[in-house]
Amino acid sequence: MKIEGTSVGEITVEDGVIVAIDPAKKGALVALPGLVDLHTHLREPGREDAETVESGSRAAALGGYTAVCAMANTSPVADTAGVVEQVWRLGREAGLVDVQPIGAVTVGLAGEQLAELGAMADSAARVRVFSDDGHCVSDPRLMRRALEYVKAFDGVVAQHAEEPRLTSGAQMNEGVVAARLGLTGWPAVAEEAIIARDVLLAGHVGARLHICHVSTAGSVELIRWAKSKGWRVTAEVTPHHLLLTEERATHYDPVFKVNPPLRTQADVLALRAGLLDGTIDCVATDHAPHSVEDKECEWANARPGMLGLETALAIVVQTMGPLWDRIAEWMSAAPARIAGLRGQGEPLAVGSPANIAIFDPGVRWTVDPTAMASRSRNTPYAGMELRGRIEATYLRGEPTVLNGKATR
Ligand SMILES: NC(=O)N[C@@H](CC(=O)O)C(=O)O
Repeated sequence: MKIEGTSVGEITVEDGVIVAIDPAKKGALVALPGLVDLHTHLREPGREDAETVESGSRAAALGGYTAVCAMANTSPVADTAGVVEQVWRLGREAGLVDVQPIGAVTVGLAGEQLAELGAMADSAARVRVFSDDGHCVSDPRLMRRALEYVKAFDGVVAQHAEEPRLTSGAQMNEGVVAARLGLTGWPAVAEEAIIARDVLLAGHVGARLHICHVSTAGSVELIRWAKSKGWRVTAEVTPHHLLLTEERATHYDPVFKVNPPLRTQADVLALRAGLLDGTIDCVATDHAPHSVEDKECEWANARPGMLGLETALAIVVQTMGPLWDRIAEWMSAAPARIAGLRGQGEPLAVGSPANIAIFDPGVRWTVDPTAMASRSRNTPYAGMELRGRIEATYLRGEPTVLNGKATR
């Protein structure tokens, strides 16, 4: 099979592997290694009304992804070998992207007792990333034990950094906008206090720590400092935190309610700078589908979270510019490395698995929530015109998206 008209040239694929690239035949379509999402909520098992492994996989493929890491806050929680294997199997059956389950750090995400980390690591799902995302592992002793435990198999603890005692009842970023709207604030210090503590713990233990959805300028500074010490710390930023600010809450539209909350323009600029200088390693979507009942209600009762998979690349290009080599690092190579995924995140080169995203940078399209592959509708970009769209996605040479449409 040949993929024509791309920025690297004509790509020849045989048996799922790139066997030739002819740079004499270049075109206008941008070819990127298949994207890898380190932070996806697929909602299955438990909330199949909001998303399933299959619908989320299709949304991912349409966004140019060939692998996603599925967060553990399902029902039941992915805190045993049985549940992570179930999610892994569902991903294989859907066959649209590689679905790599993330295991919970604590039993039931309750923050009281370590889950069976070793059993999940040894299972067929081969779990390497552990996270209580949605909840912070707030007990420092438990966090230390988790870091010590995962070190044995080069795993990583992905922390949702939120000191719960500082965010009780929080609805949006703490600041002048929250004061004006009369909503309880979620202060930057609640994120930064946990990051400060956990980079120190990771340094002390010598284990790998990953910080989920970094959202404040202060967090970027702390991570920069931790990296300067040589500690094994990585971090992600979401597309929405690279673009949107707390001002979006002004009309009380709960589609903009998210955890951590949208922050200030100064934070947005610091996050972009942190990504550019390598302090933040990667972009992860935090794709968080929610049903209409859970989302289209008054602000205080709405669940936090927004869709991300189908719009991520266009938003990153819009906010960071067409830095294709950097984007391949932020959205494919780095997340694959952090998650320890095999056969993903490799450069487009002869001998690499043919995991390829083809992006047409010229197409203009308007985001229509009803036209998305996700079972949910909570995109913050509804009605917005975006530039650039995935034209095709290949998973080990098999097209999962062609002409901008899912093949299955
Ligand atoms: N990021 C979100 O706003 N929501 C996440 C979990 C969470 O981090 O609260 C979800 O699972 O919906």
